[in-house]
Amino acid sequence: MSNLIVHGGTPLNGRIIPSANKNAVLPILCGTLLSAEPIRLRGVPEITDVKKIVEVFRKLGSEVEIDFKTGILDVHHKNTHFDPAADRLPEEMRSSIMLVPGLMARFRAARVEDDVKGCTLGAREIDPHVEVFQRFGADVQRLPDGLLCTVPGKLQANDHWTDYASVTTTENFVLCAALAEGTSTLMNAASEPHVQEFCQFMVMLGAQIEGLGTSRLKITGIDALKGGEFSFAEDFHEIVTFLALGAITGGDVRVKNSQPEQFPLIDRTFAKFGVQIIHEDGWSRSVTEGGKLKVKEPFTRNILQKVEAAPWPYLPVDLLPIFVALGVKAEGSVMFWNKVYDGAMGWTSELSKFGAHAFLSDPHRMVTFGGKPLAPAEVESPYIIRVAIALLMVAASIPGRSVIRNATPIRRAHPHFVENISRLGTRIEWVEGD
Ligand SMILES: CC(=O)N[C@H]1[C@@H](OP(=O)(O)OP(=O)(O)OC[C@H]2O[C@@H](n3ccc(=O)[nH]c3=O)[C@H](O)[C@@H]2O)O[C@H](CO)[C@@H](O)[C@@H]1O
Ligand SMILES: C=C(OP(=O)(O)O)C(=O)O
Repeated sequence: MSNLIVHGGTPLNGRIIPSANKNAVLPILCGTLLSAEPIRLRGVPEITDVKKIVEVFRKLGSEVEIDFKTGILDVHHKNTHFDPAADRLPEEMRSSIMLVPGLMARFRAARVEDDVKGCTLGAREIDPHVEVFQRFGADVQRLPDGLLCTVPGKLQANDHWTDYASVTTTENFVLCAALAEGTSTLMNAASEPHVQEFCQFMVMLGAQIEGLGTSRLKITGIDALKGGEFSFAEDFHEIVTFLALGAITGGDVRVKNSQPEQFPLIDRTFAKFGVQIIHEDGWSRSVTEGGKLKVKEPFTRNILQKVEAAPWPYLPVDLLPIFVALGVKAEGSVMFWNKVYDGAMGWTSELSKFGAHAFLSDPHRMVTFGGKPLAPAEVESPYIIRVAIALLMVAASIPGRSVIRNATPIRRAHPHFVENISRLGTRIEWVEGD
């Protein structure tokens, strides 16, 4: 277990070039398996989830060269092999399940391990994925420790309408449809920026996708995908995180941001805490109105200020903990509503160790009563990337030494995170603990 020691209370100042979005990089890496041609990816971040997928590709005989200094990854799935009786896919990461379409298309068989849940955010079902595989013609059987998917021949196109807009289910549908026989349509498709980036990559490989960025995707299967080059965009999670770190510590952090058009709702959410986001010349920065975080009072009498997270174009649910951290610090009360997960809010007890007042109303809702005096503390993060970051944010805002135990999940998504925060002025270090 890796812990973070944070000496807080120093305003963060400086510039950050964000890395690529883990949730775009991973489906794209999985997508490379559908092509037998050389592919070059630029801007690949040094994160543990990427290393796990690269390791599995090498075990399966694919050629992979990766240089994390330049961010260039070359992959060629030419002499790739797969044996469902012996080969295993990576566990403890959700994206593992997106290797299934490539394996089914190439080897007519794939396995899914039982633990592909990723962050412990509550129920993370695999049924929508299984349903997609079945609709494309797969036979799915339960094994003692996972699932076995087999297909008799080419995947068969189909029309499907999912229960809800699921990010990885949408990506799995596109992966299956790209080489399927015929034209497939998905209704209630997810459209997050990372889903769009993944679709753009698939189009670069030659996939025929209509409706990119909408809730209706139409994909016409082709015989084979090409190779090519793809450069990753900046991660909006990381942009928001550094803007919020600037705001919570009373500093001035400027973050490179080539896609401010994705930000209007994110900007409005910052404004609820008295933080104005300025996008200028490809950079974004946060300015705190009156120099102090303060919750904006609604015009409607006797209601709480509120932040709701749901599938895009709502505020992305992975950003909610970052705003909870601002809620703890800002004077006033805010209700946070996680409309996606039923187990992502149970860390109020850790916040209270800092002296924060946060109340868990039910599995989906939390209220922060912010602006209370805070003191450094030793807290424990659940296995949730963005909660470890939120706890770190609170710690960075409080003068003194705090410890975030079990902060390891941060390494799943954010390369050189601690080095970046150090460069901005906060003393912070990793310590291996038990
Ligand atoms: C690798 C990757 O890309 N992971 C992201 C992806 O996970 P992932 O694709 O697993 O998330 P889903 O969109 O499938 O949602 C996860 C769970 O939330 C519940 N659910 C979701 C939406 C809904 O309208 N109703 C509902 O009940 C379901 O139990 C579902 O299993 O999208 C999530 C939601 O943006 C993010 O938190 C994850 O970081
Ligand atoms: C929840 C996340 O990832 P995963 O779905 O891989 O657990 C995340 O990126 O915040």
